[in-house]
Amino acid sequence: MMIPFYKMHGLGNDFVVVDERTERFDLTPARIAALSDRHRGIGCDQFVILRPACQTGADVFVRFFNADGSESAACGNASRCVAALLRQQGGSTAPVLQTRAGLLAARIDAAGEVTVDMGPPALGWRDVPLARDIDTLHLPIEGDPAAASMGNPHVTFFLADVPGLDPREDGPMLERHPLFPERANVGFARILSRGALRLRVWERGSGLTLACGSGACATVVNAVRRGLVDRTCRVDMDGGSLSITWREADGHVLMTGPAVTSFVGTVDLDGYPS
Ligand SMILES: N[C@@H](CCC[C@H](N)C(=O)O)C(=O)O
Repeated sequence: MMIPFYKMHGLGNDFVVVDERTERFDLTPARIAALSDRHRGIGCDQFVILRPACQTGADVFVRFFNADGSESAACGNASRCVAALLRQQGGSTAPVLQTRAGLLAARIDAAGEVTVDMGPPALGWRDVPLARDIDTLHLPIEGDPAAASMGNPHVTFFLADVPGLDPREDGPMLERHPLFPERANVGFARILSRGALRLRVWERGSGLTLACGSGACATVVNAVRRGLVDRTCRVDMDGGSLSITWREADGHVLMTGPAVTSFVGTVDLDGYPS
């Protein structure tokens, strides 16, 4: 069966987007993993499925899957891409996305930059989640990282505390550290100034990516909690920069950056295991 897809990216964090709003396809986790494979499939960091919204006020229901086929409730860069896609299809400049992490309001400006209200971070140990009752600002792991949830679990290492850490080398083990029962996205951050930081993220289920939107949000939240940066902070990643604001008034985190369609295509699902 041939199905259409969009190939999109936010700062090089790339997605296959399949629209199931009018027709359902047989997209099992195994098939999603095979399609996400960069050598034998289309290739992407995350696989995104659009479904009809079932919550009042939402324009679309969005599901996010990692390249290994596991599902995540949140993906910041893909949320910007879906908002931009809806706009390209004739939708409004202020779409609302229903996700497993809640409703996300987006706004697209005249230049095509997309801001998504990622909601408030969750900072309790059960929210991340952690395996036991621990202060999320100081985890008992070498390097003294902090944890936060943006709908998905993030842990942040500040490299000034632990200069030798390397995303590719240490990311896989830290993603699966026993403190994280649902695994974790692992951020490696270097503070540049009160208004800027450098970040690389080893993503749960996808490995090292060029950018991670929810990771940028979680890192700014953790850096603000540690008193290291201001509430509005630029986050420089390998694929480019996002502007993040942790709004004081309501505690919501706003993420602003680009969203790009690379190409559209079709793929024969029968060539992939179900
Ligand atoms: N690339 C993402 C995050 C995708 C999900 C993550 N790997 C997880 O499993 O939680 C982003 O831009 O936020």
